[in-house]
Amino acid sequence: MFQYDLVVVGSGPAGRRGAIQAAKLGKKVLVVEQGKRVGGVSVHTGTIPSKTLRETALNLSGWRERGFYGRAYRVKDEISADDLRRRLLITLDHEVEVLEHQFARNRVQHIRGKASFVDPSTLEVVKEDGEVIKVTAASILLAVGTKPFRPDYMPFDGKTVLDSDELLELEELPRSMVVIGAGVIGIEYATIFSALDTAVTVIDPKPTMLDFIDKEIVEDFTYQLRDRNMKILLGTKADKVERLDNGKVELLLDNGRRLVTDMVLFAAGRMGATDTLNLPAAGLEADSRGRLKVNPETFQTSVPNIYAAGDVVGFPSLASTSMEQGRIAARVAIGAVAKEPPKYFPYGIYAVPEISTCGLTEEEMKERGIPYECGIARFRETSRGHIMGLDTGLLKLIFSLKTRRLLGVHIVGEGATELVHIGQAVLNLKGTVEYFVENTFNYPTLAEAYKIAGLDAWNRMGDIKSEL
Ligand SMILES: Cc1cc2nc3c(=O)[nH]c(=O)nc-3n(C[C@H](O)[C@H](O)[C@H](O)COP(=O)(O)OP(=O)(O)OC[C@H]3O[C@@H](n4cnc5c(N)ncnc54)[C@H](O)[C@@H]3O)c2cc1C
Ligand SMILES: NC(=O)c1ccc[n+]([C@@H]2O[C@H](COP(=O)([O-])OP(=O)(O)OC[C@H]3O[C@@H](n4cnc5c(N)ncnc54)[C@H](O)[C@@H]3O)[C@@H](O)[C@H]2O)c1
Repeated sequence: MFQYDLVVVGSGPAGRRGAIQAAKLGKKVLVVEQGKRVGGVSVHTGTIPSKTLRETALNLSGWRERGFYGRAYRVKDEISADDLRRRLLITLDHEVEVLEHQFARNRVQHIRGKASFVDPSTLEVVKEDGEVIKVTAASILLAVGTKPFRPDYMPFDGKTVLDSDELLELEELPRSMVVIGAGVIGIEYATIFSALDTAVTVIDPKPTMLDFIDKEIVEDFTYQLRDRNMKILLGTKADKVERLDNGKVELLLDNGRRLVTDMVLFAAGRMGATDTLNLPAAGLEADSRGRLKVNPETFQTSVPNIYAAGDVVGFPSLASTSMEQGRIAARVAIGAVAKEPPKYFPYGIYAVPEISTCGLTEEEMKERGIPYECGIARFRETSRGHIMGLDTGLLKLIFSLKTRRLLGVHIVGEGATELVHIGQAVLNLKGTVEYFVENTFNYPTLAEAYKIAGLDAWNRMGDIKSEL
């Protein structure tokens, strides 16, 4: 006899959505979470903290006003680590409260403890006080997420050499910082600290960065970073990282360069948090990065009653997509109908400036041999951009020449992560260039850039409407 219809391991975006979905359909659901509070990486060390830090940094530094008042403009002259932390704690408290309320309203039970398999339907949960309980479930959803990749050769000390979790406990803002890894985490934090006047150097062994983003957008972005003196060293790696007696850290690069810095942030990827789950007892195995393989439509693992969703199943590893995966997995697990989400979802990089994108890049259009036209708008061409003092920001739309449909939207600049949803809607609803040409947009807004970019492409495409 099963105690629960569904047991969810992990209370991050995937676990939370999955648990609530099953409970809404009348199922008896338990969430097991090993962390002090519910919410997962997303609430405690990932999405929400980094975005709160970003918002605080931009507000206190006066970043958004510098277009008007010059690069020397500051709202607060001395910004401390404490200034950044204060807002963080308030935001996190609110997030946890909302989540706990959602669980309570929907009768989702949750316990604090570390779960591991006894057999495919039974989990052992070790609670904080050492008590061990066993729970059985008809289905189990693994939403255990990831943890930072911490190789042995990095001399982590939590103060001068740290990972992205430890960064949130900073006692002092560094004057200089080297970020190892030009992935999304590395680039977001590098640009946030640069906005706080830390001298930032980013290094990555790959010769290019953010390869899944349209190249023209990455070029514009990189230009803006270099223009404000950030150093981006691609195609190079640190052969040696050592703490010096004077409290600084020395890095010897494979190209012969030597960097000395106050702090090193190691952000070279993450590992699936599956090492303590005792997977063999369930008949499961993780890959070398701790990730689980699932059916991409049902999120079912190779063991029929066990599902996995969120970062533990790999790309795209976003809070947004994890939520949908968790919801779909829970529906399939309890025998409800589950529809696959649309193929194109937005990707937001909350760097300074923001990048957001949905659909195909220009490089992908070429690879697929689809004849296309691009429309470009610069935010400084919009009246709203003038009012806001923006001298940067770019929106790029890509249309099929044959069907005239919007196939890609790519934005770098203020508000990109919000603006992208207009393009996402047109794209997923199969809209054409005519949508932007014929519709009226609020004025003055940054969204007007869609009109400008649409017209830019349309002028070259001609006004012959497609048969579709
Ligand atoms: C610095 C950073 C910034 C990010 N920014 C963004 C962003 O801006 N936008 C975005 O969409 N995504 C962002 N992400 C990614 C996002 O945080 C993840 O995609 C999301 O948290 C994944 O959700 P999840 O449900 O898979 O797992 P997680 O949020 O990782 O939660 C997993 C939970 O499972 C628990 N757990 C693990 N093992 C066990 C066990 N054995 N027993 C009990 N509990 C267990 C963990 O304690 C954890 O609480 C960011 C990530 C990081 C690190
Ligand atoms: N805004 C967002 O949506 C957001 C923000 C942060 C993180 N995330 C998610 O979190 C996940 C993890 O992000 P990430 O940036 O840690 O990983 P990543 O895999 O995106 O990037 C890691 C980078 O580190 C480099 N690297 C790998 N091994 C290295 C080594 N040994 N030494 C030096 N450099 C090395 C890689 O070349 C790569 O550029 C991503 O999949 C991302 O989707 C999303």
